[in-house]
Amino acid sequence: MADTLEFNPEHLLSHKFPETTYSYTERDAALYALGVGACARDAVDADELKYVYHENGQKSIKVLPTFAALFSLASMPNGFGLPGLKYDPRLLLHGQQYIELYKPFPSGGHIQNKVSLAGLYDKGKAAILEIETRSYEKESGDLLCMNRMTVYLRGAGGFSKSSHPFSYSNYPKNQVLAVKIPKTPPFAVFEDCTQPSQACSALLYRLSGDYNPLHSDPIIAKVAGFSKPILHGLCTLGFAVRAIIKCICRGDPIMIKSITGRFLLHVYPGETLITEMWLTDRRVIYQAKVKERNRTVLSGYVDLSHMTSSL
Ligand SMILES: CCCCCCC[C@@H](O)CC(=O)SCCNC(=O)CCNC(=O)[C@H](O)C(C)(C)COP(=O)(O)OP(=O)(O)OC[C@H]1O[C@@H](n2cnc3c(N)ncnc32)[C@H](O)[C@@H]1OP(=O)(O)O
Repeated sequence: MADTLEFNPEHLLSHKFPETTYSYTERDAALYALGVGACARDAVDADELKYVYHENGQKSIKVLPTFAALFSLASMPNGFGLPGLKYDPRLLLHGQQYIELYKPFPSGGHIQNKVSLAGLYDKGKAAILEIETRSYEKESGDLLCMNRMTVYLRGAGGFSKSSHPFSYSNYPKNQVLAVKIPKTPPFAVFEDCTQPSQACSALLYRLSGDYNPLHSDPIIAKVAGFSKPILHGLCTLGFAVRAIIKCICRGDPIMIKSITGRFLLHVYPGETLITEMWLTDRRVIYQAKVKERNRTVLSGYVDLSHMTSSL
């Protein structure tokens, strides 16, 4: 019998993920919006009040498209306790997130998640694991969104049995392209001011369902190699996409069709994020930098369903 304590890619590949359910209300959607900085600069922001309040008599609040990412975490309620997978959870980092959106989210509802393994790679010093989650609205049965979450498991590589590094993926390589940042000046730049309360952003964001202690516990953060707790990758992604909705979509979240983001470097809560955007046809290439360290922490692109007439 194979040793289940060893990293065993074959066990992992044959694993059948159980379907999971997730329910949310307007309160969850509003809490999420606050966690990614909506209305933090201006409590009556004309583009963002709709994410937290029934503005102008609207029947329900609007849901940010990056809220979709919460379904991918919710679809793994027991974390990555998977057969054949051996790693130190304290060394896990979020590497990438890819989201396809098929329908605007209702302000509350019940979701059915179908989960599968999308990729597994041996990078020597690390293993890379990709989990795909398709999320359906329970009532209508409609597919709402697809998430592909890439996690970077430091120290878990070197499991390949042959001299060729193990590599498995179930999706076309050209679905997510490497990002080339244009040399031209950005079309738009958005800076999220540091405010005293922003230092708590990781503590606020975790209430949306990612309770990884890396974002709140100074001892765990040190074990993971950081001087203090770091921000959730999905929080940084939420800030960047919110900036794109504001600057390019004229505040209309429904224009976002898909989102790709690669986390290049950690962010400390309280740092200032500058999102730079380049518009090429219906694609927004973006990068987010931490102003205080002048380092790029996230890059990717967002595809739009259509353009606004004013652009
Ligand atoms: C249910 C549980 C759910 C849990 C999900 C989410 C939990 C969250 O709470 C966790 C978080 O939010 S962590 C915070 C967000 N993430 C980060 O801060 C990571 C930032 N990135 C890094 O530090 C480095 O890029 C780092 C460390 C990722 C990589 O840097 P290096 O080790 O220097 O890598 P490098 O030598 O350049 O490349 C090695 C191979 O890996 C590929 N790669 C690199 N960065 C990647 C990334 N970000 N995503 C995916 N793949 C990546 C490279 O392509 C390379 O492969 P190859 O040699 O084949 O090109």
